[in-house]
Amino acid sequence: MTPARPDIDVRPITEAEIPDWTRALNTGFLRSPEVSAEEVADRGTYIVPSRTLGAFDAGRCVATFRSFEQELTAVGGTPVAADAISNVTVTSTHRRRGLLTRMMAHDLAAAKERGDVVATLIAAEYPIYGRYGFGPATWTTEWTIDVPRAGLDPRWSGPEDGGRIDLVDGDEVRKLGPELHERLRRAQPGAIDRSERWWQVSTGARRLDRESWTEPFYAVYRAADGTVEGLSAYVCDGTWSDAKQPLNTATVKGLVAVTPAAERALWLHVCSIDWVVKVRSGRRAPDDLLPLVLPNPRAASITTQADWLWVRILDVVRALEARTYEGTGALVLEVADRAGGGRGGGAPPPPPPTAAFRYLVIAAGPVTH
Ligand SMILES: CC(=O)SCCNC(=O)CCNC(=O)[C@H](O)C(C)(C)COP(=O)(O)OP(=O)(O)OC[C@H]1O[C@@H](n2cnc3c(N)ncnc32)[C@H](O)[C@@H]1OP(=O)(O)O
Repeated sequence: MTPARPDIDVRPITEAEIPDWTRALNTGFLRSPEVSAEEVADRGTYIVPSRTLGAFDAGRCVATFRSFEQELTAVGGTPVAADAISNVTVTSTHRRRGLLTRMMAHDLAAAKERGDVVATLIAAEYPIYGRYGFGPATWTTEWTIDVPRAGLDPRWSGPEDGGRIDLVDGDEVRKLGPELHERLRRAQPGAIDRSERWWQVSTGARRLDRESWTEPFYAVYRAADGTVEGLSAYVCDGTWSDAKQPLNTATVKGLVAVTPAAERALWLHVCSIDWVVKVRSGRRAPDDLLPLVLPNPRAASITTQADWLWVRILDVVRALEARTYEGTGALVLEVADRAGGGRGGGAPPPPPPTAAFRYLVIAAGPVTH
């Protein structure tokens, strides 16, 4: 490793530095380094300069790091404040000189100061973040369904439970989706909140010229009493065989359901569309209902199984207090945190290299699942 260069400035950026920072970000993610005025204007609408770090070598941005406010649902359904980390890059000319380590230390110290309970991120590569106290907290699975083998009734025409499925447009999704996701994520440990911007980007209402976009089909499930309980988005690829057989793959871009009935109906819907012979599920939780709603679950084979959200506890006491427990009892945990970041209550960090400290956790909560 090249020795760290203290003359490289690591600090929050100013608004005027957004174009240079964006160029460095695109470079680090191996996208065209060209930055359009449109992209700069778009970033200006959501990045918070004080939480957007850059490393500057002779005035040029060579590393990027950004964090934003997030809520993460703990086991039992209590949301905790999270420091969501994103846009982490170090330009290839400046790698392995400790720039990521400096930016991470800066951001985690600020998060702790603010009182965030955890920090979260989605790791580009598995080996990067363990050293900073992160670990994989949720996992993701993607299935590919061989539809002709799924055993589905070719006469199926919709839910048998009195509910109904309607196709809607992006405007309708932006109206119905946020409330639906709120209901889901408040009941789902490991789920995070979604911003208004998230809904705009994922429904194509906000997109950059350089990004390609195919408008998906959107399906909404309503229960018999009219309550919206589920929503899916999928695209189809239009493939036909040379022998004039329809061979479409439907790729599910998202499926949010707050009841098993909605979840089942939306999967059966996408698997029952004429011409579709393969369905890619998109990223689901490993314990998703999907394979079991098929008469032949073996028709759904796992194509991706990987870590997803990584979490770094910043305040052990509040993180443990936020969750509920199966029963009442006492549990003593010994926590060793080289950075001292996991210790709650604003106490000074323990001396390096490792200092263990003990927490007595008294659990007295209702059984929640
Ligand atoms: C949440 C997100 O945004 S995920 C996206 C992460 N970004 C990318 O993957 C883009 C491409 N990669 C990069 O930009 C850079 O290589 C980074 C950001 C991953 C690392 O930045 P660097 O400044 O080189 O890291 P830094 O010098 O601080 O490294 C600290 C330690 O981590 C190790 N490390 C850094 N990156 C990696 C890696 N990809 N794989 C394994 N070890 C790594 C270093 O070897 C070093 O180890 P040491 O302390 O034992 O000597």
